[in-house]
Amino acid sequence: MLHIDRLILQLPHYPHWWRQEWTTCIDALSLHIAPGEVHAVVGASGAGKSLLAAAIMGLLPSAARLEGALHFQATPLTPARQRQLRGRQLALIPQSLSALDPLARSRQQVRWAAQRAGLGRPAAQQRADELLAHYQLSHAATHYPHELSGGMARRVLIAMAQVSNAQLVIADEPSVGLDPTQRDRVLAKLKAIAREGKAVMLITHDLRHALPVADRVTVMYQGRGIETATAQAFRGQGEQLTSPYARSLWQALPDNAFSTQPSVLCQEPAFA
Ligand SMILES: Nc1ncnc2c1ncn2[C@@H]1O[C@H](COP(=O)(O)OP(=O)(O)OP(=O)(O)O)[C@@H](O)[C@H]1O
Ligand code: NI
Repeated sequence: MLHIDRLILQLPHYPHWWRQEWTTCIDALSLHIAPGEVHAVVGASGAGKSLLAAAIMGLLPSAARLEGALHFQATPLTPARQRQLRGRQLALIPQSLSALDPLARSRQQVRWAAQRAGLGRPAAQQRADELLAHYQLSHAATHYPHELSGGMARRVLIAMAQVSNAQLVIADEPSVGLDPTQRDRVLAKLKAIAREGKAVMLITHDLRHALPVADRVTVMYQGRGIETATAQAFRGQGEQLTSPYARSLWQALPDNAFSTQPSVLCQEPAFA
């Protein structure tokens, strides 16, 4: 469905006002996402995850330099094709809440997304109302973005992406600011979308939230794809992981703290 081959992304920066330099934000990254798959992209803050999403959607800053190949459904993702597919076959749940139109009510934002995806106005309105109810936002349907909490705004963005019925959904930190029930609901929805034969890229800094729903995980570090492994490889001491970085990410999870501290196990046999 989505093939990324040795993608390199550079952005300009200015150490002094007269001197421009290029920072490599994505460095020869390759990954592919198959239909039916939830593919998690996990890495620390600044690893380049959101820029990867922007590169796929065609939403990079205009000064960006991009090399390598991006294919969606075996056809190159040119800027014109990205424009044509965005909000239709390609949907993004953006990390930034500022993606919402500050002058539109929640109901309108979701309806517009439905109309962009091809629904007529009455059907779009009905679908928007159903999704707002699903995400417990009916009471906020007439609210503007500044009247929404962070978690509510996030759920409006999720409803907007869901309404498009896209073949590839990129969810960039979709559960930040949500309570555990809402988070589980969103992650379950992403899994359900994949089960319909669509592809989901789940971007998160938190491996813990990704593993229960992901089929495969790509670990990013400073713009590079360090390792792609199945979710099942994250078990035990991480013996099945090939990179020390992916292993240490796994071992650093709170539930694994005991397994990385043998002395604790010795003192507390009840935990063994
Ligand atoms: N528009 C931009 N111009 C210049 N540099 C940028 C721009 N956007 C991001 N960067 C830089 O690129 C790097 C990767 O940023 P990115 O937002 O992709 O990280 P991330 O992995 O999504 O992090 P987070 O988990 O905090 O969202 C960072 O060092 C960031 O400072
Ligand atoms: Ni990000």
